[in-house]
Amino acid sequence: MTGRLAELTAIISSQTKKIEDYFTANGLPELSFDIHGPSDFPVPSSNIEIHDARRAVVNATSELHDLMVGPREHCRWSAWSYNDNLSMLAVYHFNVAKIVPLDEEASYADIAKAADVDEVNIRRLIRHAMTNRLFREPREGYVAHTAASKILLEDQQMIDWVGLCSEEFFPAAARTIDAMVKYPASQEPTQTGYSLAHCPDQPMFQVIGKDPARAKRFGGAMSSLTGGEGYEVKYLVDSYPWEDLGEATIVDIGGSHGFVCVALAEKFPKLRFVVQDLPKTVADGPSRIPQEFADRIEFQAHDFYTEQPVKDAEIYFFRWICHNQSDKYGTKMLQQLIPALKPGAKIVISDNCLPKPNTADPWDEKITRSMDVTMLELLNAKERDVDDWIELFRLADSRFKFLGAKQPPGSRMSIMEAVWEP
Ligand SMILES: C[S@@+](CC[C@H](N)C(=O)[O-])C[C@H]1O[C@@H](n2cnc3c(N)ncnc32)[C@H](O)[C@@H]1O
Repeated sequence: MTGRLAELTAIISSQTKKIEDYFTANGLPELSFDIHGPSDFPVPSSNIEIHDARRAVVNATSELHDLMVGPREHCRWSAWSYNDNLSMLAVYHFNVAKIVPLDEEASYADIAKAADVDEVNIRRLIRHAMTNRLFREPREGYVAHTAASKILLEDQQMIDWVGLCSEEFFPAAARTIDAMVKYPASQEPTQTGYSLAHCPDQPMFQVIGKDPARAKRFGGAMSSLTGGEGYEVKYLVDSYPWEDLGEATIVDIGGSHGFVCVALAEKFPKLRFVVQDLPKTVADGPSRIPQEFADRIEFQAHDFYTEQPVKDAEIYFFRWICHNQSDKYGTKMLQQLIPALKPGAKIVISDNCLPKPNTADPWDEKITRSMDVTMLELLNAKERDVDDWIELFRLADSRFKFLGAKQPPGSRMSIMEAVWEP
């Protein structure tokens, strides 16, 4: 064998061996989709060598797969990927993971009866889901869990993520081209695929915020993503010089229930925090944080499109806020800080920083580009590369000096920083 196939198989063989040796030496369980197998890759992310090997195998097997399928068939079957969303939506909607007992089997007839749905069609959809390793059919007519479907039974935040993506985002994606044609180059969150699919002329956050069940599901889904690989808060805690701030105030704008501030408060006892969010969100905040931090973490209702009420803080912090904003609204949001800023105040942003084409790890690139088009579908917002971040601050005010973007090793998010230099 020569050329690229030889290179890929050599990578797969050597890196898989490295992983297997590590597993053997450390008594780790074999990787498997069996319900008793590990739900996550069982090596801490701090083990860079093994995680690099894992990435190499994921990327090489994916490329080898596509090469073997070939360009024409790749196009044909990629165009059918929406069926993956449909069968996942069926599993979510009809609660199939809860109907199938964890250690037993359920017949299609039992599932149909419990879900109050036609047996033939639910069987077709579950058998499709099985092609994505959700459930298996140990004998004809009976369904059992896999390690993946078990997660949809046990992990409520992942259930929320699947529900949000399947019921809210999937229809939004299907209407995005209609929105682009109807509202060319729109920066309005009311002119999106999401709005066309769910709520003409209303923005997503307003629609979800009005419905407590949808708001709860959105919160759970965001917690799931935040705890997901590469998004852990520890990268932010460990990769910014918080210690050097001494006694400082951090304003966490759109800070939800304050979990980032809790993580910072645990490690940096001199820091104080104000968590700002919409009234309904901050109302729950104080009851959600450990009481030992109640005197250092304050909650405040504040709409970030209005003037910032906390003056002279050292840091104004945004996590996963700017990517929800088009440039029009992102600049408006930054300009609302200006009356509160003292010289030298920092704006710290924890968000994605899009890689330049062909520079990122392919696995990460797929996720980050998917996040970018999701922002288009939902809000006419966007992920930004480093030049876009510079431009956002420039559009907001020339007195913001952009200091740079850095992506901590292992993190899928970056830290962007600017300083106010009037
Ligand atoms: C994607 S979440 C990010 C939450 C948190 N910063 C994190 O890292 O997970 C966006 C947050 O912005 C809040 N939000 C949306 N519009 C807002 C507004 N106009 N003013 C203040 N907060 C807002 C939402 O309630 C939500 O908590």
